[in-house]
Amino acid sequence: MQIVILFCKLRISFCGSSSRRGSHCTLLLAEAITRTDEPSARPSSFTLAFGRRPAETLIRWKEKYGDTFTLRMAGQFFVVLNDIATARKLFQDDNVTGRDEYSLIRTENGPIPPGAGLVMSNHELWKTHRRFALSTLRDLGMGKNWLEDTIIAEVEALCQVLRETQRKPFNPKVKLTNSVSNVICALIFGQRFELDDPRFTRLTAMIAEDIASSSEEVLVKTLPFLMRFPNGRRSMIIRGRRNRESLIAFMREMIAGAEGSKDHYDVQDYLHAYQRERETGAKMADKATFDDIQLVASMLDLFGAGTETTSTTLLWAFLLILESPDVQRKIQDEIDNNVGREKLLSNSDRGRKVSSPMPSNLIPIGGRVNHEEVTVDGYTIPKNTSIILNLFSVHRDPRYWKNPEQFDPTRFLDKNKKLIKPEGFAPFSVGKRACLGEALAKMELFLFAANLLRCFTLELPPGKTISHQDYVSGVVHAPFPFELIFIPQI
Ligand code: HEM
Repeated sequence: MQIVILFCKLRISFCGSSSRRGSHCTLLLAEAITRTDEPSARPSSFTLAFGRRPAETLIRWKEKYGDTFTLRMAGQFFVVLNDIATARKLFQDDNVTGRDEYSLIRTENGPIPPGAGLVMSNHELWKTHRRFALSTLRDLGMGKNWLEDTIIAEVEALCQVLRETQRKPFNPKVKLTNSVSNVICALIFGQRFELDDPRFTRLTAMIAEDIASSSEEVLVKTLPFLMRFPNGRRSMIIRGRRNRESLIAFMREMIAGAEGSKDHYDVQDYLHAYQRERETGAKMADKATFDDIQLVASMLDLFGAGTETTSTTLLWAFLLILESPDVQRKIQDEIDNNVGREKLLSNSDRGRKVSSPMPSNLIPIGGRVNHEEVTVDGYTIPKNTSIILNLFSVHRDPRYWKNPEQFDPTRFLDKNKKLIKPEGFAPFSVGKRACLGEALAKMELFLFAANLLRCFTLELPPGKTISHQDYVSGVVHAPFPFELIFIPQI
């Protein structure tokens, strides 16, 4: 078997095949060849070409091939973007809002079709349901007290659990994830779960496993024989599919519960808003697409995207604070000087009085497909090309960041200590398909991080060290498991 990676640095024409090469095209060829007579050199995973940390590999290639290059992997071409300025221009184009079939986690013969839901849908289905989700989430929560109250109630429940750890080393991941997940559960189907509820804990853990197994699903599309004999990857995929079934069953239970109540017109959550829309078509023109499958898939997407992302970002914040105790002191001083410890910090304290640290490299790589040929910065990208935005590279780009490796929240403040948004900052990606939950996530991140640091000082257990270099790279970058001590301050 031979897998070839092909890089083309090009002007004017995209080197999709040799017959289309233009005279302006400089071709650089790098081959990752796996020889059948060298078993150890065979691809052990889809990440063969990328290594264990694809985003880091892409940075190395950027240094060699420039900001924009193409690569061919397993017969498919990808355009890789490393400069956020190019991505901002390109991703604003209506024709660059597609998702790549190749990277779909859901399999053709699974219970949910690959292109259903919010994250992986395309064309009109995506447009309608993204608009519906955005406007429903806005109606439900943004700027409304109940959402802030819901988040603060979760923070308080979490603080109680952390107090009960009695200064003993504790890994907060599970409780933090459940707490954050309760916020999106309140928005989607109006329910919360106890932080130690075993079934809920299993379900939120499944989201992480689901995300982790997604690259394996992509791998078996390329190498289907991997499913024909027992091996680690096959087990992971089988477990991932079983988890997906359980998550779907959970969503169906929530839907059935709501149907029992038959009060679509009174209840304020995404599920009931969807059922109302399905009956009335009041918001969207094509209510025919508001079917059961699309509902389950959208709820799954919101549940997954709203849980793992925000909770892992908070874990990164803990880790970085443990690495830089001076940053923790500064944040706590800011709280003391502007709000005091007695009062819970609310959304109105955000930015104005207290800034929160914002780790930026959660989702390292974003993907789009262009539905039509497009041109950007002199590059023409043929229709239906997979376009990868390397956000990891953007957030380390020396053109935008001084000492990018250093955790320094003050880089988000101007001379007058007002919050600024640096040009190279795009953790939620950019353009028409950027994160749908950005406003919610920012509100959650502030309320969780600021109130936790109001209540506790974070310390490493004696003799332990920690490093932001220790992380698992998948769809999401997640730090290795770690314990810390929560020292109550109030
Ligand atoms: C720190 C937290 C979060 C980060 C860093 C984050 C980041 C991202 C990124 C990078 C994308 C890909 C955008 C693209 O393709 O260009 C995305 C998509 C998405 N996010 Fe988030 N996200 C976060 C929280 C949330 C939350 C709380 C929700 C729940 C409402 C959410 C819902 C979504 C959805 C539905 C999409 C797909 C949008 C589409 O395809 O149109 N995210 N997010």
